[in-house]
Amino acid sequence: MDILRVLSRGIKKSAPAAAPPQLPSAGSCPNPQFFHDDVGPARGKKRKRKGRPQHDSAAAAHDSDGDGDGDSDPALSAESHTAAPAPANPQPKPQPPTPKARLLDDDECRQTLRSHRLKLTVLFNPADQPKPPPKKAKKDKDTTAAAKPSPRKDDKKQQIYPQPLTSFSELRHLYGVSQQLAANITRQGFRVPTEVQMGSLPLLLHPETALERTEAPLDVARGVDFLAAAPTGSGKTISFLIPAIDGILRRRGEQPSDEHVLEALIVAPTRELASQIVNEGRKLALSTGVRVVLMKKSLRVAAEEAAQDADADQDADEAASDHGSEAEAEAEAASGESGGESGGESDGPSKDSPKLAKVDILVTTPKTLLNFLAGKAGASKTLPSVRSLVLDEADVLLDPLFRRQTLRIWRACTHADLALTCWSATMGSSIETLIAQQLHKQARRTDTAPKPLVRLVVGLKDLAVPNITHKLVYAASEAGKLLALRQLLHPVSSADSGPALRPPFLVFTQSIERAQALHDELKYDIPLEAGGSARVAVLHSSLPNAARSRIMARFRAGDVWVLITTDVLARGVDFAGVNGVVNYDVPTSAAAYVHRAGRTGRAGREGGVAVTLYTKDDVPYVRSVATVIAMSERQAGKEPGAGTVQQWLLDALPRVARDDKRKLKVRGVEARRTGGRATITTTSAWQRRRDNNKRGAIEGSKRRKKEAQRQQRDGAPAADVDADAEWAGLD
Ligand SMILES: Nc1ncnc2c1ncn2[C@@H]1O[C@H](COP(=O)(O)OP(=O)(O)OP(=O)(O)O)[C@@H](O)[C@H]1O
Repeated sequence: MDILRVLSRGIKKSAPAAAPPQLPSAGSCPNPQFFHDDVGPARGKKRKRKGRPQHDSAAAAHDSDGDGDGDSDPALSAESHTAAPAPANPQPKPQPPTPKARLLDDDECRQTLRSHRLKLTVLFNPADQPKPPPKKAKKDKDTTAAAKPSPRKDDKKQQIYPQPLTSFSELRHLYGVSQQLAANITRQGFRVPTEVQMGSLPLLLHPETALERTEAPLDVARGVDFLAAAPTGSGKTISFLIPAIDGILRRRGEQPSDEHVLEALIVAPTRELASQIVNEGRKLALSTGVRVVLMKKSLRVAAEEAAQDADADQDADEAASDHGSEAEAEAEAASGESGGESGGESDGPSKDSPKLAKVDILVTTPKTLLNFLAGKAGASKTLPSVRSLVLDEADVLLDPLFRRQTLRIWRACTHADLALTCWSATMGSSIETLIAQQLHKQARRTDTAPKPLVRLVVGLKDLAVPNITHKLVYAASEAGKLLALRQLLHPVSSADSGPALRPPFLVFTQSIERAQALHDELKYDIPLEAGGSARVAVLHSSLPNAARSRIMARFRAGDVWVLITTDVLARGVDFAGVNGVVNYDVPTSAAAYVHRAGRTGRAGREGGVAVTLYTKDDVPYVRSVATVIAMSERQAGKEPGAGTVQQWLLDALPRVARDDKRKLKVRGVEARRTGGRATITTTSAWQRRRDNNKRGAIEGSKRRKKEAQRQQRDGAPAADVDADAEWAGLD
């Protein structure tokens, strides 16, 4: 069987544009939750955790009235959390009528949170801070130091047990979310809240209710600042969109007005992710009157002119030097993808559109908004009406790559009650410290007391993607890698080289050049009968924005089966039906691996595969990938030794020095940056050299002939042609 038959399976000749064949990781998943451990009822005592996240019926049966709206009895839910795991495909049982939602008591909260591996920790509590001495001279450093919130050391951090959201119906009954917003959530088909939604929504919507039954000495009257680290595809987007929409509707309820006021600002690192958030937001805000808008160069939003804060740059620099060494620089830096926004266009503010846009929630990439905020001659604009700032993929936004831009945007939000929420699947402790310090600076700037800072961690803190199959495939050379990629598409040899990949899937490369080169190699691999070269596409940040949007739409629609890309699509982008991810070039950090692999197996869907190809050039860097794979397989309940990564391999792979790791994150694998190995081809280096030499010889011979003819014509003696010169530099 050949690639034609694999890729054209289920495709009629007459209908090349038909959707791809059966997608194991597509479709709806009855339970999007990752974890549902059996925990004992005794307070404070831990039972041994079950390894594998169980998609059991107990959690899925939260929708106990079976009407699809997620209605359930929280008490029943609490019982179900402590029950023994149910069989995989249980028959729906007749349920008693749903009693009114009620708050869980402290023990029930603890059990439910533990059973879903939700850990909420207070990173900073203003109540713990010593009172600052009275203000003296401005430059009195000691005074500042005394008032500085020192994030607690890990061992002293206080854990809290707020109400978990056990069903979406509680949003309305316990947390007062509007009927329309609740209906929009139901319309999206969301039945069971994911872990991150369970842990974050009560605290963000109504912190006082969320903490009513616990002993936490937290003053949440002004809300909380919030960090969440939760697995890829676990539903973080609606976790920040619901509170943003709800906050606006609440204030409108208190002071009825038809005006649109920019109240929430969502920052995402790439254009694709920002557009996706806008789409999600619009679905949730349908018929509520809340407008969710994507920032564009022509857009003007309500802003105030402000003089440049002289300390601003210094602050950013300080922050960078404090944390730059530790922060996780993503592979975007390496691939020159930092301009998720750099899509070829200049995004400067347009002067021809004086009208302010009607916006309640603005979604933006850092650069586009900064272009709008940047004023003339050192002045800059502020956004005083923004009360909620959301940093999606916060670790990369606060990474040295984007840090200065992100901090400038943060400083432009001058509302005294600004609430910050930060979201990612990978949040290092250095980022947490940076956020805590910046919150303190912000409080000083706006002359307000800082709010409590709460962190939610879903699952173990180790980096992992537990619900997919991981494969590491060694290839002897670049040409071998290309062969291996083709073999992955070929079911006959799949037994040797890993699982067969079914389209659609994503192929990640290190750089724009390599993505382009791989596309050139693969684009004719799909026969005409199956759709031909239109089935293979490439997307990177050098393409114009319109082309990027078109390719995204075609991939989502299933028209493109193989999408070759760079790390510009590694974060946040949600393609529900993606069956696989191929790391054609090794990701440059463990976090980068998590984000790339997390493009498949979204919202609890099973059947996703992540294959990482590596050659001897990559061996020094494979350890971090292998460690994530081992951790994922452990979390998925695989016996030691039964997974992809054997202990001997982990022991054998070399550890990478800290400096080399940093270099790799910034530059990628050096061997692929320049020279012959930067290109992707099936021709061996020896063959390429021979071809080049041959070509050089032919060209040299032609040149000599011409020279001889010229000499004959002019009557001058022929020049002594250095044969070697023709050979130089061609390879
Ligand atoms: N409660 C839910 N039930 C079912 N599906 C859900 C639920 N919440 C979100 N989803 C779906 O899960 C998918 C992944 O969600 P989302 O993109 O928010 O994940 P994420 O946590 O932000 O991932 P990443 O870390 O990769 O950015 C989306 O298709 C979303 O519609």
